[in-house]
Amino acid sequence: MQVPAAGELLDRLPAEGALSWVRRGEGLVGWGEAARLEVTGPHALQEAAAWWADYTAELDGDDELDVPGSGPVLFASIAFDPAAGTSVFVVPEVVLGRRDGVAWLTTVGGADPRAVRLPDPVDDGPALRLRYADGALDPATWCAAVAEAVTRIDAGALQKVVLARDLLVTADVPLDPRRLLRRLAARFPDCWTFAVDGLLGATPELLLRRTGRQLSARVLAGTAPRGAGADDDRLAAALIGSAKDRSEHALAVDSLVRALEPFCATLHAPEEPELLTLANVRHLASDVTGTQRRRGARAGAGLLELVGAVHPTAAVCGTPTPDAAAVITELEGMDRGRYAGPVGWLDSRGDGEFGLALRCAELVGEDSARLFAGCGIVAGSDPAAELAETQSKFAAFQAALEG
Ligand SMILES: C=C(O[C@H]1C=CC=C(C(=O)O)[C@@H]1O)C(=O)O
Repeated sequence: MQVPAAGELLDRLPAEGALSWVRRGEGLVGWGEAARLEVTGPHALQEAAAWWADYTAELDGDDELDVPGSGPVLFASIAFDPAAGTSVFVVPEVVLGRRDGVAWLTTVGGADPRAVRLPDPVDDGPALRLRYADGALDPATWCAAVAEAVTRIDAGALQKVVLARDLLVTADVPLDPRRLLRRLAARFPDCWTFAVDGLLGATPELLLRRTGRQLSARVLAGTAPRGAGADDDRLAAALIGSAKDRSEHALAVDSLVRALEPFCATLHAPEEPELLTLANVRHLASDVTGTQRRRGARAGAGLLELVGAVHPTAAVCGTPTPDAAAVITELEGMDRGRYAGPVGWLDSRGDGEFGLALRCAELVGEDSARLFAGCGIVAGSDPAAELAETQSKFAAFQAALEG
């Protein structure tokens, strides 16, 4: 049902069960649970796709707008390793969406959309008192793991591996996801502000969008810190000119392109990356576009199958993928859970968007969270510089906590 403007989507979320995928004020927010699937195992994504197809086949109701995201929607947060970790899929009872300035409301499970009362915006709340603690590895041990990865890369065992670390934070009062999401969206308008089952963040990386047969992705890899004044320009020029960052980036683009090619009639990746400038860091970025095949064995692939085929790219795992995955398990010393996994939404037409769950935190209990940040390690990576990069990346969520 089309609705009047409805204000900022993120202002309309209730305190409990917030679901979100919002960029520049457009996208989807949802709440309530009409259905939920948690799934683990080598066929997790196929199971989820079959479950969603069965679920939507049983639904009736009209979708007068018929645009991507209107009608019933499935929010998803997939484990970094779906074979071992738990992926979560939620069908909200209420979805509020906006696209090209048009807002709509969808209900699933029988509620009359005209009877839905949108929650009022929450205030900014008090400044939090925060206590931080090391996650799985303290900084020195993590730097030693990076040095070990560089040694293995130099020895030719692999070309690239993404190593991450976690940081634990506890606040003096319960954390309110609505305040965190609103601050993330305000500071990172170019990112997708997401929330699914307590995993919250603002990701700059779009793993895959499907609209009809059109596919698109924004691949990121290669990062520099921001500086002040002329220093910032110097850091930007150094990033775009850095052979190390360009090769780290090229591996990430290549991994996506290779995985998508069998599904595509056309596929285009730019020859040169661009700079993506965020409040805390700058990235090398490539926007990849393609068209899904109409004929042949893979022509019928749905978005979850495509996501399963491309994940994990070398933006979050490495090259070659199996070797990098083994090094991550051995050296990182932590369970990534849903960090660095695909996160996003899917509708009943098969349209949807999945980002990578980066610059995020998992809420733990009422007042704590586990923050994540990782870096691509290639030949020539310096452990101290990589540690500083994780600190710049943690700063995205820390700024939301600190208000
Ligand atoms: C793994 C992360 O970032 C990836 C995405 C962009 C740039 C990256 C890099 O330059 O290392 C990483 O590949 C993270 O933010 O936790």
